[in-house]
Amino acid sequence: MPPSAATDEFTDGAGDRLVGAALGSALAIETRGLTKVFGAQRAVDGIDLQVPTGSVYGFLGPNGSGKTTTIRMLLGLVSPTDGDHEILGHPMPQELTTALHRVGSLIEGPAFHSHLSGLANLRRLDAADARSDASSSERRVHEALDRVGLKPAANKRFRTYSLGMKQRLAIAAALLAPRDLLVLDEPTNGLDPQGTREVRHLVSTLAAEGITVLISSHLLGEIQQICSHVGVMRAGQLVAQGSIEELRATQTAQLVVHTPDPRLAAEVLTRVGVAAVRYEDEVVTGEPGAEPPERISAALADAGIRLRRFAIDRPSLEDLYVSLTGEGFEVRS
Ligand SMILES: Nc1ncnc2c1ncn2[C@@H]1O[C@H](COP(=O)(O)OP(=O)(O)OP(=O)(O)O)[C@@H](O)[C@H]1O
Repeated sequence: MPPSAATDEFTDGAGDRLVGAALGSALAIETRGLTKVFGAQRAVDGIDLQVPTGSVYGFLGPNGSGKTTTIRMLLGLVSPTDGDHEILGHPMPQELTTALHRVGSLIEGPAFHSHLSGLANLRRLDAADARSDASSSERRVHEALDRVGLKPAANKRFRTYSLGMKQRLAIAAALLAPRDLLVLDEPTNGLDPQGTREVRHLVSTLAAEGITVLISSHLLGEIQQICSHVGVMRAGQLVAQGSIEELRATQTAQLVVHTPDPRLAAEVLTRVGVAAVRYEDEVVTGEPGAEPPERISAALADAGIRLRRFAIDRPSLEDLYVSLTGEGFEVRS
């Protein structure tokens, strides 16, 4: 799907999560032609990112496709070569300080001390924040641990934490101040299935509280079930963007008929309006479009065609991701 088509459809079908948009800008993140060139390489090539307020936006793409560079530009950590963007309605970098005040992020992850407890680590990070009010530090730190489900492990040393717990502590660090937007760069990278589940569950909980989340990954299967929206990067370009439902709807359904009467079946299918009908051996395929399956199957039955299999397959989101990026995917649950 061309990016412009995705953009046109984008706000129409954004779904329930757009409720939060009424509170402010409909887009928590918006970029126009955002570009970063390193030497001769266009690492990010004119992307128009649109992250609706209240969404969980899966920012997908193979390693090296430009996700981290984009995120670094979004957060003002590296200057764009071209283009502009807004975060929470604030133009960047002009209103960087105001915008980032409400943004939590996890890029390289904070440096935790392995011999200190999770609690002690968060206390140190909170104390290092010049904006934080020392008198309410204890409340903030305990609330952050509670939100990520680490209260029971608060006094255990960081080095004894599982991978999932370590990542949840990193997210707790991003939640020491109130946030409207969380930007998480590959938070499930390197995690075992249990850790991945923990992070997914935490992101869902935070989203349910109304925080917009941009979460990047090179594995669709790891984050698909928690995302309301997806943007797909390939070689620096945003090659698809929209709500999960919109992207699914772009997938063409395929009719597959197994029959010992393929030639006749192909004729009947063409007659009832199935497009792109082909047959090989005993398998006939075509695009049913809006034709109801019951009408197609009735026409085949009326013509006396013997059916071994009749199915309408809709390619999955994984199929779309693979076709857009050429990437395989791993499903972890
Ligand atoms: N500071 C830099 N100098 C030169 N090239 C860079 C720099 N940072 C990134 N790149 C290049 O830009 C491209 C995009 O990298 P980026 O890290 O944004 O991709 P990514 O999608 O986040 O992948 P990964 O998940 O592997 O980090 C890569 O080819 C990378 O080598």
